[in-house]
Amino acid sequence: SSSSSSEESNIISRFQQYLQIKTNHPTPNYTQSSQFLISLSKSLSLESQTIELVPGKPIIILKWAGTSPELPSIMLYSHTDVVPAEHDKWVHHPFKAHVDDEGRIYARGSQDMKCVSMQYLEAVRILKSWDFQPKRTVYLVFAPDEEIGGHDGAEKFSLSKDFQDLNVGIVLDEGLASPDEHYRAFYAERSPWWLVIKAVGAPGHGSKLYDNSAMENLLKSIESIRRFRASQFDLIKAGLKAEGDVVSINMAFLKAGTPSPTGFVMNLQPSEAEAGFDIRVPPTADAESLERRIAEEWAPSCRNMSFRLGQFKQKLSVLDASGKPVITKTDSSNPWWALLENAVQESGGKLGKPEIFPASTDARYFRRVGLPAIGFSPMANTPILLHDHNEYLHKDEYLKGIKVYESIIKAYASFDERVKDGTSKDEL
Ligand code: MET
Ligand SMILES: [Zn+2]
Ligand SMILES: [Zn+2]
Repeated sequence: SSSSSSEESNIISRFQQYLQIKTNHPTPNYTQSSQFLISLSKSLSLESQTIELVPGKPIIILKWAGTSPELPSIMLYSHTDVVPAEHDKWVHHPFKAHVDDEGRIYARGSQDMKCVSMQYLEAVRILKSWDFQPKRTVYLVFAPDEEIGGHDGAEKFSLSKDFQDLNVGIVLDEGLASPDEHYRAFYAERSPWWLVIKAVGAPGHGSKLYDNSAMENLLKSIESIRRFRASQFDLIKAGLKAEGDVVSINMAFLKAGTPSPTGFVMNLQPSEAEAGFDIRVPPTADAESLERRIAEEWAPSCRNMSFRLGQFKQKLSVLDASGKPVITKTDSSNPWWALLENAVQESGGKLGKPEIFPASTDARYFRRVGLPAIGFSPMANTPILLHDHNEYLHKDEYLKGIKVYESIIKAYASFDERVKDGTSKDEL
């Protein structure tokens, strides 16, 4: 009908407006995103609260009060920041949110993860229009800085009194697009280790062959790292392991050479050389043996090398107090998993097998404090384009995702383990 198609265009236009806010690093405009989110919350009559655990880094908490507020609440979580985009390499400007003739919405954040933030809000809008009453309180939380490690966002929040006060029982956070028809859901994730290795060595004439130059020392490590990378990649190529089950390592930068006005001095072998790597470590991996490998093979002091694990804390952030990796159960001990599966199915969607998220999300901070957290972004039949050029989401997939969240929020907010077959335990 024409009224539903005009509602559809309102929904898409709200998504576009959010995508057009430049919350990209290194200077995310959190003032504007906060204003936008709060204005939407007013239109939905949700209570809103803004907290700044770090000045200039707002966390927005929207509350839809439940009729049984004593029950642990549902937290629909998302991050507000996005990674930068190289404007000139995109077919459509990354902050215009252009919808092409096919219905694809192009924008940085269209998959990661402004879609999810807006889908939560749209689902709440629809449930409210049906007069649905949540039993559990539903919180929508929008936090900054995920893309730079989450330290001033989710990490501080997860440890705050403000968070404790929400009495959260289950966290939903981001997942990944799926190229096939099955949505994907994640119960754990790899841990990011950001490694910088540095070599030093005697400088010398560019024509001279000698041992122990900084470049030679660094290259030996790079060769060893590449062999390790290939061994891990081979496991995936052979179909023996999933992406989330191997250690990935990719070079992020190379820094060496003696600058000159025209580039670099060519006939001087530099005395220092550095390389940086993004490593992702699955919860099942032997972290100690990887650390040994770094110290002994990739940055051995006998080869004049040293290393820094820049985000060393990250390594610990996925371990619980007893040193075990934190994962969310997918068996019957965690009712939220089955509820999600059923809810997705009821909305007409299909869900694949539980997976380990290959990159990292803020969910790890909530798992660390003992909460179940599920990574889920309802995008089926969609190429995985997060952090890539020409990130897009088709408007029909976006709209379908709203239906999926309607179903999930309804199921989650109604869930009460005290009630079986309509009879509460108190009455038994
Ligand atoms: C390393 S913190 C997480 C940032 C981003 N989500 C990533 O996986 O790279
Ligand atoms: Zn991201
Ligand atoms: Zn993300």
